[in-house]
Amino acid sequence: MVTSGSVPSAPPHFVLVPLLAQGHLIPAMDIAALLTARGAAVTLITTPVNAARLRPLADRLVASSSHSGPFRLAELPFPAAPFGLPEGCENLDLIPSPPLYLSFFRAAAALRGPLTSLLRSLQAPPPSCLVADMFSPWAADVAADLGLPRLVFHGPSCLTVLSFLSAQRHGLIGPGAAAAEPFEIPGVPHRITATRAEVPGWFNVPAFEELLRSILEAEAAADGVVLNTFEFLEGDSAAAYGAMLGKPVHCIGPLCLSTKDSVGNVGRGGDAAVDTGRCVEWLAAKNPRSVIYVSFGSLTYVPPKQVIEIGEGLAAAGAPFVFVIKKSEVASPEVAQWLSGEGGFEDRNKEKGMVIRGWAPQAVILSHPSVGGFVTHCGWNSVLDGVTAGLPAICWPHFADQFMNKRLVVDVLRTGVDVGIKGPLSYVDPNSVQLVTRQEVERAVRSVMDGGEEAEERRQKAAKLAEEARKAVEEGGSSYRDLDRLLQFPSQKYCNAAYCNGAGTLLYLTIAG
Ligand SMILES: O=c1ccn([C@@H]2O[C@H](COP(=O)(O)OP(=O)(O)O[C@H]3O[C@H](CO)[C@@H](O)[C@H](O)[C@H]3O)[C@@H](O)[C@H]2O)c(=O)[nH]1
Repeated sequence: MVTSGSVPSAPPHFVLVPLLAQGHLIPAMDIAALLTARGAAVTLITTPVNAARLRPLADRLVASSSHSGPFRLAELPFPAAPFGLPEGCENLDLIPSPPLYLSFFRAAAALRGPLTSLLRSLQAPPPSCLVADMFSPWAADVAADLGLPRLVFHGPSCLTVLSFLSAQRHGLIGPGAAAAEPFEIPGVPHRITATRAEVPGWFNVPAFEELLRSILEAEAAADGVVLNTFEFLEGDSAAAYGAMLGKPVHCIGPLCLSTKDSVGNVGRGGDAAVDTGRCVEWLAAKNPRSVIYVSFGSLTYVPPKQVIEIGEGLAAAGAPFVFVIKKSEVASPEVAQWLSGEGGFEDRNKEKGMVIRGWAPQAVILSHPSVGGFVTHCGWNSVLDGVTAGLPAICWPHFADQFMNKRLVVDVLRTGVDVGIKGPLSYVDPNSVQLVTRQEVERAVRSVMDGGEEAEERRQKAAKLAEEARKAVEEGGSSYRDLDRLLQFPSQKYCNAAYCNGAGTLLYLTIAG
């Protein structure tokens, strides 16, 4: 049948399918904020436990602007029990033991049917584009079933996903590749030598090979890619990546700038362990750029001995500090005893140290003018939190993409120092991790926080990056323009699938059957 008409002029409706993990849900909320602020409709797919965490951010987003497009959190029940997961285990940070990671991904993939039904029922407006996390490759089938265009969202840096793709295509990673031999990564715009595990071999265990294969297949079949980065930071990698993939790449970051100003006391999707106002008050009493902030994201586990070495190293370095220790880490009797009571770590450092047990208002702390450095695990969102705050970093990668991110920060951007972790730390046996001594921690903190030519150079470079990050998201900036392209993507895809006069008017649309 042949018919004619105009390309639908209604604003596009994006459906976001994030991986159920803080490092992916938070940027998905940021994408939602950006798209709705520009008039698009957004549905973010999540589950009850995650929806409860995101609700304050979602409420604020809905309330934020009268001219914004409609937003909603859609909750699908998460099938934890059928996959051997404890009830309520709906986020990667709730997984009680490493062998259950694979079960978690399988349970998430079982959302395919319910998501397809949900999307079929969504009207006014109906979905026009799926943006599915790289770790939700099962969503490719949903888009195919419904005939929707699909973009892949990558949580990590562009350098990471480019390196992974290139190394994989050259047979340097994957089954049969030498595990420990370092090699130069072909096809990346920087000379980077890495081991297979650092490239990264995401979960680094054979059981995940199937998942990694489906991630690559879903990427190969996608209509394009969305990245949380910006041209000044990674334009060279993004160009190489787009060319290698042969698909449009949209660099719309840093996403954390989309909501930073509005989060205030709401925080960014965690169960806040501390009052943001109290943090800000504490920071305000410190000198400009004097405080070092230490946090390792949402998924790392730092063993008790290492927590203690970090704390004592910070105390010895002399700078005021904010040290975030996860609830699971504080649960260790060794850590609890060292921290608390008369003569305990907190008591000894009550003037110059703040310990946060649990989820911190990280974006608010890092952007405070009293903060001058960031000890980070190099999770990509944390790297960008640091970049947008103009902070030099002490890089302490643990696993996954964090080693490539460290290379970007230390070797390419030159805004950070390397604490010296030799290779990915094991998921399976966290106690086998390489211990960094208190003296090494102290040296690293002093090298970033104390004066000196190199420290000053790093600070200046970091300040320049922050300025460029701001410019990228302002009207006319590179990320703003890429967001424009993203907003037009569903209708252009629609045009490309038919005969179009190039001015947005659809001349003929052939409908099968
Ligand atoms: O107390 C905290 C801890 C974290 N955050 C926020 O939580 C996010 C954490 O994300 P990220 O820094 O990327 O770390 P992970 O949670 O470890 O993220 C996972 O996902 C990232 C994106 O794919 C990867 O880069 C990481 O390696 C992977 O561990 C950031 O937005 C932080 O601002 C807080 O607000 N408060």
